[in-house]
Amino acid sequence: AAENACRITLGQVNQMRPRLPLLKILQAAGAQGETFTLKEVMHYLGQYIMVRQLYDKRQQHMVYCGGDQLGELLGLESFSVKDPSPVYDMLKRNLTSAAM
Ligand SMILES: C[C@@H](c1ccc(Cl)cc1)n1cnc(-c2ccccc2)c1-c1c(C(=O)NCCN2CCN(C3CCCCC3)CC2)[nH]c2cc(Cl)ccc12
Repeated sequence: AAENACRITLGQVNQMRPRLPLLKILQAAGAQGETFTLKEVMHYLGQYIMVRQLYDKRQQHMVYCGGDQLGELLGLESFSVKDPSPVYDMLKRNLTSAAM
């Protein structure tokens, strides 16, 4: 009923909980905690790629993740940052809503 409807704030509704393999990658990039917004997940994945030097120094839109945990999660040896679809597919498999 309306009087005991649970109240969640806007901030809570977009928190996502990564599955363990993705959480470990985010933590390797400096993430704290267990729930993140999609923006935070993308930020930490970008940091991870930078820190692990997975991008090509000359063709900086190319990411070579074969042999890295990121490549395991994506199921790819490499991808271009210009085509985010494989990353979104991986996130669909590895993020669950943390609301409530
Ligand atoms: C638009 C955005 C993006 C975001 C999501 C997706 Cl699915 C594709 C693309 N993007 C554009 N280039 C990159 C990028 C390129 C090489 C190395 C690291 C990041 C990113 C990525 C960011 C990010 O948070 N980007 C902030 C600004 N970036 C500019 C590029 N900068 C580096 C480029 C290489 C040379 C050093 C600077 C780092 C900051 N997060 C990502 C996570 C993944 Cl799984 C893949 C790529 C990125």
